[in-house]
Amino acid sequence: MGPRCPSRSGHPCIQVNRELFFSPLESAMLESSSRISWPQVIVVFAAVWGFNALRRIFRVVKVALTPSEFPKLYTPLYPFSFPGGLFTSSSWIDGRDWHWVRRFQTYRQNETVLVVPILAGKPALWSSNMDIGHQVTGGHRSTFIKPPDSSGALLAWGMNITSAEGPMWRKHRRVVSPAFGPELYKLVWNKTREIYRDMIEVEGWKDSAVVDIPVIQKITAKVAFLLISTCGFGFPSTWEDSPRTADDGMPIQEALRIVAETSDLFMVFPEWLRFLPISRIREGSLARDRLRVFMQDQVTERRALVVAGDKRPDVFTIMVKANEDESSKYQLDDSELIGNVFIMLFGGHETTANSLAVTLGYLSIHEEIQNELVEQIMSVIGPTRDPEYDDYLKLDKVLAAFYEATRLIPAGHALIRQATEDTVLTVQNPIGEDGTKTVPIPKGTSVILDMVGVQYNPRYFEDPTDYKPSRWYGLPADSEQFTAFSIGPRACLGRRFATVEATCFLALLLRDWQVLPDLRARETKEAWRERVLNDVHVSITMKAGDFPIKLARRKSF
Ligand code: HEM
Repeated sequence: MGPRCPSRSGHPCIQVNRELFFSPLESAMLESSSRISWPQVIVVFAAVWGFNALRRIFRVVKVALTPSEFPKLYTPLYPFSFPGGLFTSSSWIDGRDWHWVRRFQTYRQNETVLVVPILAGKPALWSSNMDIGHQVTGGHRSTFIKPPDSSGALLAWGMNITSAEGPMWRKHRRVVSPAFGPELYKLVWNKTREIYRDMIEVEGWKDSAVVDIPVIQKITAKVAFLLISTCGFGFPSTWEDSPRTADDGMPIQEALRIVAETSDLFMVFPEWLRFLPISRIREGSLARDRLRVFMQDQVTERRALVVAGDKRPDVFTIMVKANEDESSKYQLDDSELIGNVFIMLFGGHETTANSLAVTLGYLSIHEEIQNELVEQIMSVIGPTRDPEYDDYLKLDKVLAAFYEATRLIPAGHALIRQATEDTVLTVQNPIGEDGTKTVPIPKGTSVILDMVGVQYNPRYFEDPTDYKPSRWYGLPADSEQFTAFSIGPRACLGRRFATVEATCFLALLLRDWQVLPDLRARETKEAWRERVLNDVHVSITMKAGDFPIKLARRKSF
């Protein structure tokens, strides 16, 4: 029991560390006494809670009464913040996947809506219009930035190109972008070919007529991981799992794999989570510690190699070289170099793996499209020749199949931006009407470019729900007409990395195998699509839930 209260109440007292628990306002309310009783604490909390509730009601009413150019959507909690982001959407709440679940309703009236949370979070504009997208992702001349809290979770390994803004972003871009050139893409292509062969061998599919793959995501995640590991980090890796060292130490490839697999966990939850007695978290922490030390040594080692004239084309080595070539004003420090190597793992692994998995999912229920692709594959590389990087641009139908699946389930599902000053947006009139209007946007307003909304917007796509790779046949390489990698100066730096990998892998796989859905008894392909490809989950990326597929060896060419 605590000391007796000096007031006449005689209740036991507690000591309150005001700075720790209370805001300045709450501290002021406690100013008169440093020793208070439980009933007094409850009264103070009730008062503070009541005050905050009133303030929130006032704010919501104010937004409700203020005329807006955009329809207002009221929701209990803001879907992308705490605690709204903990939920998935249901009839009573809009959770973190709300833009997927309500994709056919949200923009019926207008391509942009004002989302107004009632209980927690701030109002924000959500848009499915690419013209607005161009204005908010417009680079250094834009009055919109990525708000720092939207990518804070990516900073665990150091400042990086994805999280940086303004002059800092330009400094990172100067060092990181030289790595993304033809030498890297050739390496990605050749490694994909090697990994495909390795996979067939190690998985024991070489002499199989039919292969059942219980979870296709496990295969595509491994492909994407090995590509980032070898071409991004420059760590030689094979399909065979790395053996543990004699002292049961964690090999570096294994550490990287665990970090990749637990990245979501560590991005969503704070660092103290590592002390929880949960094996996956402990293993993740161990892997992170192992990699931290290793990467620090690696920077020194790569620097020495670069000075000695080493010409390895992996991203890490080229980045270290570009950094050495910079004047000291523009050089990145070691933690920034490491931050940028890791951003490939966080930005490029899950995204590519999931897009590749859903491409196989869509192809499995569209035999006629597979046949079209196989016809192109045969005419470009024939039945036996190894595909070369020079074939990449000729396999446009294969790339189109990947694009179209990435459109329907866009891994990069929401681009979050914030106005840095009072500004305006030029807003197109509704579909079918010419002209635009100018809408004032106050400083601090969040604008979210909803990639699901954009990819299902009938302004841009006829029959937007149909899987139609032919929309993209013959599209010039890296055209911004395909928007799921974003557009403008902050568009995806790894776009060609991902598309080269996907095109090579799909060309090899489709040449050898017919991809089939694992249908339930009496299930139609449409029902399969509804059950499997509609089961979409949102965490950092957007992805389809795990699903099986079958491969049947092609009999004749
Ligand atoms: C299908 C695969 C991928 C998709 C759909 C995708 C999508 C995106 C999107 C939408 C953005 C813009 C994010 C924003 O502005 O908020 C982005 C940025 C970025 N992506 Fe990707 N990405 C993919 C693969 C990759 C790969 C393989 C890498 C690296 C190897 C990569 C590296 C990056 C980087 C570094 C940025 C930040 C660029 C900057 O801010 O200057 N991505 N990606």
